[in-house]
Amino acid sequence: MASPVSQIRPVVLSRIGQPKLVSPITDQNLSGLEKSKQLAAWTAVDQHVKPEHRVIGIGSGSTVPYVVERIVQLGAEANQERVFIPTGFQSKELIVSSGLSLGDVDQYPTIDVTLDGADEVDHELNCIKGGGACHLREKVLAEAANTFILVADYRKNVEYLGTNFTPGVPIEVVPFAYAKVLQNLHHILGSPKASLRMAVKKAGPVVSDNGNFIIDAPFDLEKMKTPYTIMAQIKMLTGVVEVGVFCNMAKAAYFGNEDGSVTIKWNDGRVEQVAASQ
Ligand SMILES: O=C(CO)[C@H](O)[C@H](O)COP(=O)(O)O
Repeated sequence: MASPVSQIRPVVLSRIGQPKLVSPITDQNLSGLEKSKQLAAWTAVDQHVKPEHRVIGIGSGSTVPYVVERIVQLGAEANQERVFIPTGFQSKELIVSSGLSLGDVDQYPTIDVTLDGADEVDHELNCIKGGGACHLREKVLAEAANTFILVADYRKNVEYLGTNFTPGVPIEVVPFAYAKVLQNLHHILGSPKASLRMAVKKAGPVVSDNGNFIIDAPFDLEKMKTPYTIMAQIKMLTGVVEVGVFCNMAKAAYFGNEDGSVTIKWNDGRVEQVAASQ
């Protein structure tokens, strides 16, 4: 049976029966911020998607469409032997509507490279993810990848997590346990403002692609200076499925800047500033 996604937007087949690749970005009149996302994404694809790569993880958010845009530009021949693994509904639709081959992590538990966005990245490449409620699948694909690469605009490049991204740490919880997890966050872990994420065009809470609820838990900057500790403490709460703090996972983070350059932070502490990919 066809997947619901392919029913929404069928892949266009060319005359020889091969899927025709379609760029997900149609409007190239990009604002400064969008341009910086595109610069980061294109440079990361150019440096980390190698001709021999066959299994590629595609993250979620507003920067990742530019990753797919650049992959599509590599052409049908470069992509014909490849399979692309999504981190949720959005990236699944992105892959299918671009004419790329879709796979899943249960078929491909080892991924050559995963490229994903971030809500914030610190000086050690720890990051907050889950602004789009996809962090459970994103963490699975980050862990499955031989190389995990972050792509973001300049606003996400910070010394310590929680500097610009203030809603807090996204936490996916099973619905049954949300009130107890909130109580523990308020009274035990020191996040008195932790709250259930509410939907915008639906009454009630945001429900993740996995059928779970999301809690956003802000912590003071001092606590966010030790992200692994706070991540581990939250993960130990019964009912928590996954925490949107990723530690020691990324090999590099690419940040598009307003001046058209890209800052690359590596996991060995190197920081490079390069001209953007054309
Ligand atoms: O973690 C995420 C979704 O859960 C995204 O990767 C993150 O929110 C991406 O941000 P942007 O839209 O700026 O690319």
